[in-house]
Amino acid sequence: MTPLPGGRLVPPTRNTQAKLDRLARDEVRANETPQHSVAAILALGANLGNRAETLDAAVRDLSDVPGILEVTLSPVVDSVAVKLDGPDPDAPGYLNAVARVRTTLSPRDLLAAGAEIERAHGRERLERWGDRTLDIDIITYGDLEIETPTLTIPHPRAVERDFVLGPWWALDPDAILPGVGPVAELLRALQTTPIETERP
Ligand SMILES: Nc1ncnc2c1ncn2[C@@H]1O[C@H](COP(=O)(O)OP(=O)(O)OP(=O)(O)O)[C@@H](O)[C@H]1O
Ligand SMILES: Nc1nc2c(c(=O)[nH]1)N=C(CO)CN2
Repeated sequence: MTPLPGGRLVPPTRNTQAKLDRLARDEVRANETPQHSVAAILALGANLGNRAETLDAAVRDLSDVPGILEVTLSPVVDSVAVKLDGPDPDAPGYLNAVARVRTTLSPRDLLAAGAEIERAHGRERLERWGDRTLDIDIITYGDLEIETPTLTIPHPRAVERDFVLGPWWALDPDAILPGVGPVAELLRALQTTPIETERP
């Protein structure tokens, strides 16, 4: 409740209360360890250093995490770096891919595992959407939909990223972005030229 001058408390409006309830529910879900393994999609990106080697190593590192049971990598694509003001052909280009994992980790532990692997590969956070040796984002976790201050699933910008949707589609042409729709349709909506990947 919000204190007023004089110390009197006012109850939150119904709208605010609904938001607080949602946040509390999503915080619980973010920390929930699943009873059975869950399929999750992780987006991998690298545009500094030996990008291909880093992606290979990241897959090995993911496989070594207790609680990550299977890791399947999509085809890897080259993509122009997207900066906050749009694509930047002068910035180092990215290698992007997605990894499908099966995991018994909670969403938050999976996020922490990815962050630890990023750190081990020298990831620095100097600017938003800045160049990086390795980025690992959670795109989906089963069909979970949550929004917390530090973890939103599905990843809110996946829908606009051909460098995520393209490799994901190549790995699984029937993939669905929970709460949004088929990846194939989202890719078409982006009206990009077909991503240069071959079905595995
Ligand atoms: N689904 C998610 N996957 C990864 N990080 C997430 C997700 N949702 C929220 N975050 C938060 O975003 C923070 C910033 O992540 P990061 O530095 O990787 O962003 P970015 O890769 O530069 O940008 P973007 O989030 O647009 O991909 C993380 O510390 C994490 O708490
Ligand atoms: N091409 C490309 N551009 C990006 C990427 C990325 O993975 N690939 N990731 C970003 C922040 O996550 C910002 N811009």
